[in-house]
Amino acid sequence: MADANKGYDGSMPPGKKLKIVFVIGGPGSGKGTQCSKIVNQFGFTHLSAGDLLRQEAKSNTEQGTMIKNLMHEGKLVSSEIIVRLLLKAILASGNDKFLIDGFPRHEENRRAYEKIVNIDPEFVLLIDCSREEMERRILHRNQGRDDDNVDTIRRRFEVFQESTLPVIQHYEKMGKLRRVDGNRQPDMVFEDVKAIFAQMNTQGRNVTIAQTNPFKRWFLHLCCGCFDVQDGRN
Ligand SMILES: Nc1ncnc2c1ncn2[C@@H]1O[C@H](COP(=O)(O)OP(=O)(O)OP(=O)(O)O)[C@@H](O)[C@H]1O
Ligand SMILES: Nc1ccn([C@@H]2O[C@H](COP(=O)(O)O)[C@@H](O)[C@H]2O)c(=O)n1
Ligand SMILES: [Mg+2]
Repeated sequence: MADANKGYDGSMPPGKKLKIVFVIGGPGSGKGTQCSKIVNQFGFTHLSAGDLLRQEAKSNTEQGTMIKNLMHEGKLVSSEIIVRLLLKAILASGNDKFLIDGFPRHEENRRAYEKIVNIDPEFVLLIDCSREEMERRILHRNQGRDDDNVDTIRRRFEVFQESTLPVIQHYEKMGKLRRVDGNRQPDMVFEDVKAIFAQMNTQGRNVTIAQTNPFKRWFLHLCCGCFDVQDGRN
């Protein structure tokens, strides 16, 4: 963990306000596709939990191998690992608005995020899509993903049904869920997504990393090496 904060270049100014939007949906629902469009139009940084894990899985370490095996089976990786990777990427980016794609996947992810990062998402974008359509898309994706095979896809669908549904219900109760119909063509889906982002209230719910309490700052310090979250410097 010594180099966990290696990428951070010190460019995040002190007290910078951060905006977080979670993007969730079943496997192949079009999260990555819509995130690219949101990045182009609204200047967010796209952090895909799956991509961060795929990157980590390439490392020739015990943890890398463990992640690779879990992903191959369509199972979920420990929340602590994924939250730490997300936090590292947030701190390294220098941007102040983030799309976190494929997270939270289950209640444990959500609780770990709340404990460690504790920046309320502005809202949670849910891309709704039928299972048949998602399966068709994944089997035609051709990106060489180790988990895009019939057996793993089945397991990923099960995990989505069993584990992600409670997270969706949680945010729905909080009035934070924004649902779009993802069964249509990408540009049509984006029309609805665009309207949601255009409406985003820029006031109010943002917090700064420096505003997190001392215990959380200490935890962030442990997670991210020598980063001082109080003044935003190494
Ligand atoms: N609205 C759409 N209509 C048809 N094809 C789409 C649509 N959105 C995305 N696709 C295609 O479907 C495939 C899956 O899309 P994408 O990678 O964006 O999904 P995802 O939700 O990020 O999937 P995963 O959870 O597996 O990462 C890609 O090949 C993409 O080009
Ligand atoms: N919060 C998460 C997100 C992803 N995973 C693992 O990565 C796989 C691929 O995720 P995509 O979002 O790129 O489809 C997923 O099947 C999990 O194995 C995770 O554990 N936790
Ligand atoms: Mg994706």
